[in-house]
Amino acid sequence: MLFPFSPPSSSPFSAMLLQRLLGSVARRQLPSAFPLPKSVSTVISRPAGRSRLGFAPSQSFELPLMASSAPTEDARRSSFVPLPPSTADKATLYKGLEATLGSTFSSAPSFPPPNPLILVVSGPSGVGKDAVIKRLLEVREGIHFVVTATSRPQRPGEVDGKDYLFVTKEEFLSMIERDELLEHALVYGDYKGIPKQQIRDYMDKGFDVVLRVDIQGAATLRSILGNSAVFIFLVAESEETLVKRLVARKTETAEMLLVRIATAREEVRHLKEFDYVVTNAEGKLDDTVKLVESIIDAEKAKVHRRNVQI
Ligand SMILES: Nc1ncnc2c1ncn2[C@@H]1O[C@H](COP(=O)(O)OP(=O)(O)OP(=O)(O)O)[C@@H](O)[C@H]1O
Repeated sequence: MLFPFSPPSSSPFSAMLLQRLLGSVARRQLPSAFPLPKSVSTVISRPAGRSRLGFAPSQSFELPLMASSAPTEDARRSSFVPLPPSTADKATLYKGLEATLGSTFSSAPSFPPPNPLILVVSGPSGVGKDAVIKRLLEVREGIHFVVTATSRPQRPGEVDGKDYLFVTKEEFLSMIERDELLEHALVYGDYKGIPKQQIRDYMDKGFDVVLRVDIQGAATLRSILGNSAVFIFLVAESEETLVKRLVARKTETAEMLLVRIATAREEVRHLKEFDYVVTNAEGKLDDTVKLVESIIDAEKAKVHRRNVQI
């Protein structure tokens, strides 16, 4: 309820009336979700214990909805504090409002900072997963691309430790044995897997992490991460564009291209298991990345946040 006027501060009776009114409105008419003013704070906390990935639960967060509950000197001295006149200077008016309410205004953040996100980017071979992620990392800070370990040979221009962690088949198998991978799969005859430690390290530092996986990997990650991660499916505007893109890349033989195209036709059926679909249209890489950024921003503004449950 809003009061379009304030009673003249010279009238103790009016000020007292306003005080009473504020108290009774707060107690009787506001829904219980908005307790006032003694209990104007609420505590948001994550469940106790550590997740399977080992993230420490964040500390409880005192969320001030309106004001702190610490009574001011003035309020303690007297139960009745007259409001200063509306013509008073800003500082006096501010202090007067605090005194009348009987509590100081809190400078604590209105809402706790968002949790780091896990972003899973997937889509058919050649759709532009690498290109989109590479550009995203160039334009946005606070994101870490989790470098996938793979036993496939390095392509020209790829950097070990940046694009992929290139390991031998034997090295990859020992990583599986040591339980160092969040998920792994055999893709077109080569192993690919996501190292867990990298995710832990960067999320602990507050980074959002991006995982790049094929559809098979995304399905496995969905079963491991559930709704705690954000799943994005990249598509080209048409099959024709996708094939042209793959052919232009010149990294596959005709047989390999055939397998990738046939697989892409199957993969599109898994679309419904994702949270978002983003079209990476020809020549529109920057638009694609902008949309991905909007998704990240929207996810961070959610009231009901995703918490990593691994
Ligand atoms: N929006 C776009 N417009 C034009 N070309 C693009 C676009 N996005 C990506 N490409 C090009 O398409 C080719 C395939 O992209 P990229 O290698 O990133 O695909 P990918 O999904 O990572 O493939 P794979 O899963 O096989 O590794 C590359 O040559 C890339 O430069």
